[in-house]
Amino acid sequence: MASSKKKLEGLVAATITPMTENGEINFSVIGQYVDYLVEEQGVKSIFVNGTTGEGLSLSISERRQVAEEWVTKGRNKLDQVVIHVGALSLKESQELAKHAAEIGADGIAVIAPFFLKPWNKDVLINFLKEVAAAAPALPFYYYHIPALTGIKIRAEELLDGIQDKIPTFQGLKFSDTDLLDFGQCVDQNQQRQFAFLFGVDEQLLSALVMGATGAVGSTYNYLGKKANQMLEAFEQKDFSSALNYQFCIQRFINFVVKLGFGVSQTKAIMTLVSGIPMGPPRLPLQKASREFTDNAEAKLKSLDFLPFTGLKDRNLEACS
Ligand SMILES: CC(=O)N[C@@H]([C@@H](O)[C@H](O)[C@H](O)CO)[C@@H](O)CC(=O)C(=O)O
Repeated sequence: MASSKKKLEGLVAATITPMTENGEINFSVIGQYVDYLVEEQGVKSIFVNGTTGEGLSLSISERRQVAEEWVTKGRNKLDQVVIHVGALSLKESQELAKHAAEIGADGIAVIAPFFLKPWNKDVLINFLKEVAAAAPALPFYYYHIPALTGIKIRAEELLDGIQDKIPTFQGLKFSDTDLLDFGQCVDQNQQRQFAFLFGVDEQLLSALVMGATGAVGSTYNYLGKKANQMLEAFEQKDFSSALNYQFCIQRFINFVVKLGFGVSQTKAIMTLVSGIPMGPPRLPLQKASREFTDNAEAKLKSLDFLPFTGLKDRNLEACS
């Protein structure tokens, strides 16, 4: 069985993998990055080597080193470190799962293999089960991200009876906009034992209403503070303030989505907001353009999302 650790909840930052201008991993800033998340954004759990972390663009050896660095630097500072160990090769996935357990991670997550694909729920579960078995003491999360994997098996179907097959199953990271599917996952979990982590940051409030227990996302790296205010307002049943915060976050995300937004742009924004150099992404991704960064900076300032901009009084867009 999975360890009886505290349930994963609240905001979880999908970490960026910092890189040097030469495309090597820049391990030297990870300690600073942990402190930034905790102290400046109030985010105390992380999801490593996922989409934002370019996990599938790293070698297995790099993934192991990155995981190790986050666990080491996060010790006594972070609540939970979940490592994404999904891979196209079952063997590689198992190796990474075993490694995550050895280094003392708090959980593992796996996406569906997306080149030679599982064609139905049972096959997908068999794959996940084999990975989970390589780390029998670690909570296991399924990472549902159909737009990127192309695996359209509904999460609610997958969850039906999953703990009989995967005893360490602890929850779902749901990166999709299908709130019917998400709601039905929560609805069938009557005992409330699983974590339901929503992964579409611009829609988090709707998912909270539907029963999300937390959220994993890229924007919590630099908008964690604002998202935490939304969670707090929701918790206090102050729905009008919660909506105000969600709209505010949406204004920024909507703006960057229209410019073209993905992992490369996340790296550029995080560099700008935190001052920690995230570096360029790895091919096939392309570095965000100067124009994108300038526009994003102006928007962040107008929303008062950049510290010490002093625009609060002048700007109508800024959220309280
Ligand atoms: C497709 C994608 O990258 N989605 C992001 C979101 O946080 C996304 O960036 C955000 O909602 C803005 O659209 C996360 O779900 C990804 C994530 O958690 C991860 O990096 O593993």
